[in-house]
Amino acid sequence: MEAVKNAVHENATLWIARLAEAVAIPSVSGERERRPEVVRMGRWLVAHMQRLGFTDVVERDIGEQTVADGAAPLPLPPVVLGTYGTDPAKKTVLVYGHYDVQPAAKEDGWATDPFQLVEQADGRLVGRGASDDKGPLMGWLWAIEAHQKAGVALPVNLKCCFEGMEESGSEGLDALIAAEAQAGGYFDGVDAVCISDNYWLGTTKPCLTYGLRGVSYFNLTVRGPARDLHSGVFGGTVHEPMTDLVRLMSTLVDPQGKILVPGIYDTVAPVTDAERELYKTIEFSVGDINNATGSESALTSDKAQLLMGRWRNPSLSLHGIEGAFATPGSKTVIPAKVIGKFSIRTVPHQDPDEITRLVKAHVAAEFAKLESTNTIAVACDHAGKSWVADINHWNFTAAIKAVKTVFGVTPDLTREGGSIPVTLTFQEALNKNVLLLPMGRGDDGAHSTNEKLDRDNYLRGIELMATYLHEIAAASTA
Ligand SMILES: NCC(=O)N[C@@H](Cc1c[nH]cn1)C(=O)O
Ligand SMILES: [Zn+2]
Ligand SMILES: [Zn+2]
Repeated sequence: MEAVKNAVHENATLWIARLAEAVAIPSVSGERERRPEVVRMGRWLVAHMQRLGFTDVVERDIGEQTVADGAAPLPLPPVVLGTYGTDPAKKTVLVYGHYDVQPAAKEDGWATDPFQLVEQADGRLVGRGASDDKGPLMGWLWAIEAHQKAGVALPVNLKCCFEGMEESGSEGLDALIAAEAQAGGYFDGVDAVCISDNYWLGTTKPCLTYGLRGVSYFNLTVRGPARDLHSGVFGGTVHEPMTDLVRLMSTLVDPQGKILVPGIYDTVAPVTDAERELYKTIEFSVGDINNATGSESALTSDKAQLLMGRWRNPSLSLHGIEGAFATPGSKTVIPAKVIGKFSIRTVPHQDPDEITRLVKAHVAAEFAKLESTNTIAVACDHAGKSWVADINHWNFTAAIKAVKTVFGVTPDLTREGGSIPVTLTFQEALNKNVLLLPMGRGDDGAHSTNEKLDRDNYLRGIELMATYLHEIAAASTA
């Protein structure tokens, strides 16, 4: 491993240059006009995988995206699959990552162009996707390349599954996984799965992650007049869609974060004593939240309450209003149609269909109270279930050993408030253990402005991936 480790660190400049190339491709899956860039990013990965000697590299077509409101259907970006090694004497690890990113614009408050990687003097590599998820995804490829440069054989067979729609609901991927998990399929023979698409809890201590919340994303449309209106001419004479929408959205959650949709907490798994004990040992404090958010806006300073709020309780966030007047200036308009966006992070044992039913019933009841002539429609745009893994598995044991080797500490075992619905899909379709191996830190600002990945996390992250694969090869599966 020493030679591989040296190759990782000696080639730091190369890996960072490659990250810069990838960040410069604005592969925003949620923006229609940028879909070709997502496809371009997939091609960039394919070229590197072919150069590294992957076999069976395919850009798998997964059809078209379902689009609301009669817009033309949009081709889904391909899922990139590749195989590195087919030695039957070695274990086979499947790694997943996503090559699409969240939207980003300088006007949102970025200090620099989000699609130009900037290496700061303090080691921050700033750019959209640096941490979520281009840096970690590419880490697997550079771990292989470091083996090649060191003249060391990869100790496992590796299969890759890289998608370009994770930030927009992973449409089409579940069906592909279900098909490829069958005997003779692409994922046949996989022994364990590893995903690097999350972050340390704080900024100093590595962790391994065994749980994720699910997500149900909603659109609430309020329609009224046939066209936008002058508020001086029509204000005071018509039911205004925005007035109804703001009122409805305010009935969803209170300022303390309590969800107000009746029945939503009914199926949430109760807290056990063992779970309460677990929170005591985790290295985390309200300071980590305040540092990561750049504010003092934490709902509580109680560590266990904060961890439960992030990991094991549902939460509801209001994201935005489509069709609202949102640019600078003072336009006196009454928007004719507005769409409120909100999502609920869900936990064991909440069921997405039941969540949708409860939300629809609540919004309908609240709307009836408004006695408005406007019309509403509530739709769940996409939903994914929560996930919890078995940590008593050689996959986790191997990763714990690898963290100890690379960072010299035993990692905390954490859950995560975000969602990667495909995690549960892999676990159920393949019936194999899935591990989340984060590369970045808790203050990376994924989905936010000035997203970054620290140079040290990137390099030691690649080293960790390589070390983990060696520990997997050495692990007893008994
Ligand atoms: N790094 C994982 C991640 O950011 N996942 C997204 C998934 C998602 C769901 N709907 C839109 N994006 C997350 O927000 O948790
Ligand atoms: Zn991600
Ligand atoms: Zn993300």
